[in-house]
Amino acid sequence: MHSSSDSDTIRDREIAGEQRHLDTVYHRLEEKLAEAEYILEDAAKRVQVGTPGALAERDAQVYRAGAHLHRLNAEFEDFLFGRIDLQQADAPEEHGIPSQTPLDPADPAVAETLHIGRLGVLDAEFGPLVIDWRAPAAAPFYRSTPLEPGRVIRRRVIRSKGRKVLGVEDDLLRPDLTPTLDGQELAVVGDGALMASLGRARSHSMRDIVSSIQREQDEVIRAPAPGATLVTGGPGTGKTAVALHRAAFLLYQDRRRYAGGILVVSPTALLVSYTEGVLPSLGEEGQVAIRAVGSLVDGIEAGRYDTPEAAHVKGSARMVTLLRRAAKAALELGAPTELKVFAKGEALRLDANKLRTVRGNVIGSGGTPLNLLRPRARRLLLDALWQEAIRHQPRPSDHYAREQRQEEKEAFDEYVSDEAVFLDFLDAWWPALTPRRVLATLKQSRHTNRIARRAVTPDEARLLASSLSGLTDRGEGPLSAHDVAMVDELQLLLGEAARRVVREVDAVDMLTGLDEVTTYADRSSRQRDRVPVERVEYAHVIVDEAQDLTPMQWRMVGRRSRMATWTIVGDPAQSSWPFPQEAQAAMDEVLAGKPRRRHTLTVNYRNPSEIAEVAAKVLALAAPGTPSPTAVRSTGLAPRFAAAASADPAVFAAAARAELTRLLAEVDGTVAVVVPMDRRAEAAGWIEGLGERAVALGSLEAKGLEYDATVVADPVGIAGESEAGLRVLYVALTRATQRLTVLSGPDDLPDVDGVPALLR
Ligand SMILES: Nc1ncnc2c1ncn2[C@@H]1O[C@H](COP(=O)(O)OP(=O)(O)OP(=O)(O)O)[C@@H](O)[C@H]1O
Repeated sequence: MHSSSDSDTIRDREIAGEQRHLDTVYHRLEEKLAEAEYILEDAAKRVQVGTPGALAERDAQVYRAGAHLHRLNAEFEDFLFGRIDLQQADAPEEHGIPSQTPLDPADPAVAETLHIGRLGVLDAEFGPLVIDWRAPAAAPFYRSTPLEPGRVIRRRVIRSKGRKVLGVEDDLLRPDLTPTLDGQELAVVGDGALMASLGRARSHSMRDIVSSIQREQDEVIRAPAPGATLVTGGPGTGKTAVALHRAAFLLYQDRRRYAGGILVVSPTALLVSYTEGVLPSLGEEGQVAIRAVGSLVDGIEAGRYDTPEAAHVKGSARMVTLLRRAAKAALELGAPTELKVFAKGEALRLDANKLRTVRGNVIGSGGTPLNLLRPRARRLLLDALWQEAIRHQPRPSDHYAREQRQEEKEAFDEYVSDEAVFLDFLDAWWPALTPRRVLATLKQSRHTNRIARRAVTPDEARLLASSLSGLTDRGEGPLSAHDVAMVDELQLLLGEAARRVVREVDAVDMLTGLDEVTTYADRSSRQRDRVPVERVEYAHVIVDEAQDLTPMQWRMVGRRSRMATWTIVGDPAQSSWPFPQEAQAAMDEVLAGKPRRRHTLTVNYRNPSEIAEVAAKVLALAAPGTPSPTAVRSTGLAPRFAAAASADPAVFAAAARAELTRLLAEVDGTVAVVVPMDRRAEAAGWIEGLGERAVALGSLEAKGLEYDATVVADPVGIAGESEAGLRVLYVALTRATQRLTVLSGPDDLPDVDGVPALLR
């Protein structure tokens, strides 16, 4: 037993030891900096000297030294954060994860010490001073437990700020031993680093968890890349954090493959801005695209929310059929019903019936994008006109007559296709369609209903029309994340619109190999006209909050990921999408037989147990039978139940403001009020003048975010918002890291114990 002053001395001694190590690391980095600067100067002096290989190597060194410095200058609080003391290895390690090795109790000395940090640093002899947290050798820092210690005897978390070590926290993984290091008994010091970090005030940006990743999380982060890694876990279990660290891990493991090729799909722009600082703090600036599902199509940013009813229609896979019909129908809307051209000395005419037949032949049964069919439309129209022109002429009887007829036809085509009447007709009859323009056709409810046959009901057609009523005929106006998925689907159905050119090439002939001999000029103009729709393909796709992706959104993500491997994290109990089977089918289609690896995260690092307990009551109603994740800490502070008994909005506003003010005084960090989506404008008023720490959120906007304290206002309103309302309420109740107030309205007054019916 050590006395408290003994343990202070031990702590100081251990901190001093780590400080020496950190000093050595910085010293080495300064050497590397000097080296890099020298190399740069030298390079500038002797630009042409050296073999190409040596020059490339020198450039790489300069780059690496520059990158180190850039990161160090960014002043990471805990550049060096971990250490493991290992026993002698007597069994081979697999992927750096030691197998449990028997230890000779007679000789329990530490054989090796490894320091772990945000990036790797080698000494002058290429010995590791710090190991990158993603390296296989660092895995035991995260994986070892007293039950499965492997080679690890002691694990240490080091807390530092800039160049100063502030504290250390140890776990002894072999408490059965009295191991030694350099002849002295191995010290064990504890200061509750994990708990301290969990209880720390929150800001509006997420922090990385690199120094305290837990074993079950590490297994996800380092899971093999191929196939699909599927992760479920309740609120606060670190799914988002783990997903982002996995991106950093994949980059470390195979930079060539993944740099610039990882996409993280997030449910909202708010969650994107909350999480986008994590990867830079892990040293991966600009390597990963984090995009909200409403911003996946270049040039469009979803700027509005749908009602739940409209969202359910727009997100459904049934939209694929409807949009296919809408695209075809858009060609016909307002199209001329007669073509009249003067050629071969007479007026040639195609009436509505004939035009309908030509249109049918142009479209055929293939899935060629409609805009790419325009050259074919032109050709089949010319053919139909030619048939009119020769309708009274006998069939050519011999080879010579056939050749002559063919020549006449070519002259005819050339003549007619230069005629303004014909070109204007073509523009009107086969217009270049844009996805937005087609989407806008659906705002006419009669039209939508006409093409809806069995794809959507008349009620749904009406809902769809009214939700798109704000768009202009060209489809301008704010879109929702669900509209964006429809736009993307339409982009595929339409293809890029060709510019008006006199000579166009038939896409179907190209496909069938029937293309006529063309000149070079033809070919290059064809290539210009058929530049494929630009769509980035990713090497790895990470879907966060996957439970909320609609079938249409799965298809949109899938179109960017045909060659990708996947990490998919989510929690069905938090889903705001009411038809899980349909979404599952869409996901299965996208993953198309890829092997799947499943993980479950079980520990809630966000909510104290007092808040988790209240949330668990809603979970039991929202997703009966789903286990609650285990809260890792408690604060001793029960959630507060408050009520505004009057229906007067001013009374409710005053109550909400009072709660917000109280919470802002009680916590150091952020405070959010979460309301039903249709009360967002009201709630924005409640936080006026309360400063930057306070935010107001609609229930769907709260996804994935966290705050020191939250007021969940009008819980019954949130629960009643949609079929998925209880699950959305569960999300709202699980946002707070410290304190929660539930503020009920007159519809759900608390009972004598102060608890509203829903949470009893
Ligand atoms: N190993 C860990 N060490 C420290 N903090 C952690 C750890 N794991 C998770 N956290 C913290 O717990 C909180 C919740 O993490 P995160 O947001 O990733 O959870 P989630 O599972 O995505 O939650 P939700 O489903 O509610 O969106 C964050 O503040 C995160 O930093």
